[in-house]
Amino acid sequence: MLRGSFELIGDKSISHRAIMFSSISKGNNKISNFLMGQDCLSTISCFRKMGVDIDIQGRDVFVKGNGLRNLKKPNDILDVGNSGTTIRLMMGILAGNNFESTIIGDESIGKRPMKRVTDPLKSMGCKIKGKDDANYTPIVITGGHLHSINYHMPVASAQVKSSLILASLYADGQSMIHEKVKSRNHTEIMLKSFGANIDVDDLTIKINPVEELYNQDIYVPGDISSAAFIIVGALITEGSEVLIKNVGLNETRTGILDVVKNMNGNIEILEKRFVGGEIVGDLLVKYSPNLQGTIINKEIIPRLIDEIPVIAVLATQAEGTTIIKDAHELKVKESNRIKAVVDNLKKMDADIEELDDGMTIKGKSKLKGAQIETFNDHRIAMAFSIANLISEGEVSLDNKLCIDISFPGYFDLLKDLSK
Ligand SMILES: O=C(O)C1=C[C@@H](OP(=O)(O)O)[C@@H](O)[C@H](O)C1
Ligand SMILES: C=C(OP(=O)(O)O)C(=O)O
Repeated sequence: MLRGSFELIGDKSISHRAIMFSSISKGNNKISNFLMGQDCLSTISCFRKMGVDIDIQGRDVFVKGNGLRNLKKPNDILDVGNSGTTIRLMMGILAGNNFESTIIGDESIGKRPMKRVTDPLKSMGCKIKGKDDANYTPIVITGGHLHSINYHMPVASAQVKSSLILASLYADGQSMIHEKVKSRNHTEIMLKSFGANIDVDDLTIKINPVEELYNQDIYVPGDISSAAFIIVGALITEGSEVLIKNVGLNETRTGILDVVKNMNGNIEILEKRFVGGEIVGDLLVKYSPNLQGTIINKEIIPRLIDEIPVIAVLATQAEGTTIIKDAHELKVKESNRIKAVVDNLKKMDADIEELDDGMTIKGKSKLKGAQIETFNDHRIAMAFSIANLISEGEVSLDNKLCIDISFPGYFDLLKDLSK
């Protein structure tokens, strides 16, 4: 069982954005509760290579911004490691800065589609070259004068949206970006606090170019996507009661809370408050013996996309059928997360079937131990470490280190909470 309380580590999406927007602001910025995960450290390394002075002190980061148009041409390749957020958002900024740079990443990044960003950036006037018509790394990008864009997004993706919002800061007129389904809106919230001219009307975002962004102090709330593993662990293990403090509760991220409620899970939000434009609260989660299956599809998908692997583990412990649909995007994350979840849960004797855009899971199942192939994907590794809490026999992971991508200290925390 899991028992106790803890202060949640900083949000990955917000930490990336804090480094990037501070780097292109004018003046001194302080970022508190920054996530020292490998992905966010990749963002720091890329912006340092572009001449930004970034100083890490404990969990705080001090960034001396270069100004919007004053990043330096890097004298080395920009390596984003495993981070999709870094490469896609950074391309939006590079599109507006007048130099050529080359971007690479690890093996997983090399398989993830970039055309969703490079095509619209090219249409704004940015020069981009790369494998398969700039769909894959390595990518060579030359920024400069950009035209405004009026863009209807074909995929629900905060990374695409954010990249285009960033490029629009440099454009020669007002840009409009239209989403089909609302995705996480940290870019809109944070850029406004940096003084950007952004107007959001439901699914349409209007951006006017600016001369400069102001410097800021940013507090990074806790990452609900990381909390998800502990939430599920507490819901499915008898006797659990965990208080997770300082959880970011931005509505574009809280799909998992809606799902847990629909499944009859025992979770309560305490002490809701606003911090720097983002909603934060504490979550009290208790063992829930009467979980029920549910349907997860359509608009809720972007609000819980990264939580689906661990939600699948939760669904094995619920009575009845859980259907997850409209989640094609899972196939182009760090691994094909539909296949990774289904194949590994099958090995554990779960009753689960793969769909083209998701999966169906019938519960309640007794899970047995198995050798898990993580595909070096942090979310898969953590999801199956939670399955291990209830399995008969040991779950062994072929890679635990990948968890440092988003959740440094994960196993220490799990050990502290395990009673
Ligand atoms: O904007 C972001 O910070 C993120 C957006 C999502 O990706 P997509 O935009 O590809 O859906 C999410 O999966 C990723 O972990 C972080
Ligand atoms: C998909 C993820 O991140 P990214 O796209 O930044 O690699 C994730 O953290 O689950």
